[in-house]
Amino acid sequence: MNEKQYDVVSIGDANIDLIVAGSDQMPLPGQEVFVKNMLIHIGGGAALFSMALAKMGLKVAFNGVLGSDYYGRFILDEFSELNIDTSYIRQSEHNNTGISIAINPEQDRSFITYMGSNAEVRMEDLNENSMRYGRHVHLTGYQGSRNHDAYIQMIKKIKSFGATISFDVGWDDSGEWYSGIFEIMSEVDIFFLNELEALHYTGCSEIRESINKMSQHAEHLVVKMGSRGAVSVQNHQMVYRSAYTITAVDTTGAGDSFNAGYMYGVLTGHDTGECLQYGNACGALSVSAYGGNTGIPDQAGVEDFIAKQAGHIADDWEVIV
Ligand SMILES: OC[C@H]1O[C@H](O)[C@H](O)[C@@H]1O
Repeated sequence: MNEKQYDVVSIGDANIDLIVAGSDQMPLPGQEVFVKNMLIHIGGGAALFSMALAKMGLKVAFNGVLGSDYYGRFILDEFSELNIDTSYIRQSEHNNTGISIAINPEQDRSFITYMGSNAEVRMEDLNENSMRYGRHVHLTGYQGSRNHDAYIQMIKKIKSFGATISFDVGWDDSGEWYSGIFEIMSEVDIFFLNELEALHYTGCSEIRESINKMSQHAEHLVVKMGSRGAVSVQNHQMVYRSAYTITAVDTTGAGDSFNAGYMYGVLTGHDTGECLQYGNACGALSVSAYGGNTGIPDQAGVEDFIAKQAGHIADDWEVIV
């Protein structure tokens, strides 16, 4: 067997997103509100990351836990359609497949989430073979002090297998904003987070100050700023690219799609500015349609989008920030 048979192994959450379109109010007790539409799509940061990279032609394996139910089978089928290797996915005997209800997706969506089988994704229990056979591993699902040690152990193990690691820290629903994150930053190859997460973790009120603080620890840091673009800092060299202008239909999964685009650039040997463009393109395409992955085309489609937008991006964030 070829030792490195996957370009990317993605570890973490896969669930169903119930997208509630045209919902501008929540019902009070005893009331009913009517909405424009409700749509079911695959969601979860690690799942959306995997699907975007698979569409762009990379060989992807997913490692996570699904329920032994209809939604679990639906996700397995959709992954297989995209040639994502599902053989490392465990089926839970205890929990149903997770579901997130995305409300107000046209703006900065809110989620009501049942974690379901995603709660069983524990670094200690993962099948290590996926990581052994991956050129690159993407990690999600960090929960601060609750699983920090397990992540550090897993990061060391993945490195010993000779794979590079990217890490998206995600929102901390506990409000802990654990300082151990700086250790993670210094251990992984590429560290992703969004602007608000950066401000929380660093305790800064201004994003440049926050980036400077994190750059003391991270070798390769990427900060996503939504419609204001993204910044990458590698060995203290900062590169900025503005976002592409697009009508936002559903913002669910924009950050995960950005990660996929950026990693596509890294893994196919592009420079930092181009990686940011791939990231911003996948983020923009993701928000252009309902569902976190629906708007992402194949690699040629992403290239075409970038080519058509040439001349409409800025590389100087003084203009923006
Ligand atoms: O990161 C985006 C994902 O977070 C939420 O958990 C939803 O499932 C959504 O797909």
